[in-house]
Amino acid sequence: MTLHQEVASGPDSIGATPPVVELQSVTKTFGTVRAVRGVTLRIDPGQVYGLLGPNGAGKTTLMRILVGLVRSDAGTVQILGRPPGDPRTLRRIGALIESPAFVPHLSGRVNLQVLARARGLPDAEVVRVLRAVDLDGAADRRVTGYSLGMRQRLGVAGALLGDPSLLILDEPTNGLDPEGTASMRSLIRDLAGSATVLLSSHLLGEIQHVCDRVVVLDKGAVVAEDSVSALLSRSGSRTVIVRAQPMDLAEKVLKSNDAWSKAVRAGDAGDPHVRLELDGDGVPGLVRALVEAGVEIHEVRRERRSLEDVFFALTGDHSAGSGT
Ligand SMILES: Nc1ncnc2c1ncn2[C@@H]1O[C@H](COP(=O)(O)OP(=O)(O)OP(=O)(O)O)[C@@H](O)[C@H]1O
Repeated sequence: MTLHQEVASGPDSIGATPPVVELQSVTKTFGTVRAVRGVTLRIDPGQVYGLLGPNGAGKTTLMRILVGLVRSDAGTVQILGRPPGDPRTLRRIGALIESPAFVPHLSGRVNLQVLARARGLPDAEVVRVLRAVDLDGAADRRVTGYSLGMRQRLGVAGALLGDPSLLILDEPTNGLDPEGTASMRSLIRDLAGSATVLLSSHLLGEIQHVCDRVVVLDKGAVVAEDSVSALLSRSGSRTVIVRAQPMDLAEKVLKSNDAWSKAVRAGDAGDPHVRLELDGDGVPGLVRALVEAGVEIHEVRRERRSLEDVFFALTGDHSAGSGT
């Protein structure tokens, strides 16, 4: 049975594929701290969905709500068509929330066997998940000798036991070196073929490279929810870069029109170009004027903003850019 079929045969199936996760106006307060404020989002089958936000944004709390570890105060939560904590759905969710806990003097294999047997799963399932995270070669070494990256992979292996339909990974690359981060990224993309993945991170590069869709949280509230590509283009820069010959003539044409007079020469002798601020519908007029003046255009392109720029603009947070 495929993931789509499995989800579609759930209790709420009315034809269209139901979401794997659906939150409506979910709120959670701890004492005086409003950790989650009216969050509404939907995750469809097969998506790699990112929860992005600075420290304290409410990412872990949302994940804990989804697996039934924390109860929301208000709003509705449906996960695989049922309320969180339902034993029938818990079996179909693999979660790695905060650091994975393993018995350090036991091997990776034995640690996983303990988890598997507690759930009535055969040892063959342990072999499968060790292979999936590429730890089969180190499976019989004690966990105490594992690198942080290997421990994280073992944590993902634990979450994969039982072949879950939904995988929830809280900051899976936290603390990993660039090599560990790259291998975790490619592991997540591989897993995406067989499960829906919900991934949290405060690292923008993580989300940009791994996720299809993202919700940006700040102080518990949703500040943006979109596909990664739409989020990048929606927040596209106004800066346009023009490469043309002869450069002096191009500059003269631009300076002659008030709308373009703030154009500035940039780059070095090997790559001279002009930068100017321009709204989307201004590009054809600019190109026409340059061509009519006899300028040969080599390139006109809008400068791409990274998700990092978008994130800063949305949250005003300037502490979350490292590790991209
Ligand atoms: N059990 C709890 N008791 C009291 N406050 C809590 C509890 N859990 C979370 N909080 C508070 O709720 C807010 C959101 O925390 P949460 O851990 O969900 O954020 P986060 O986005 O996962 O942050 P980080 O990236 O630092 O892990 C924070 O202010 C946190 O201190």
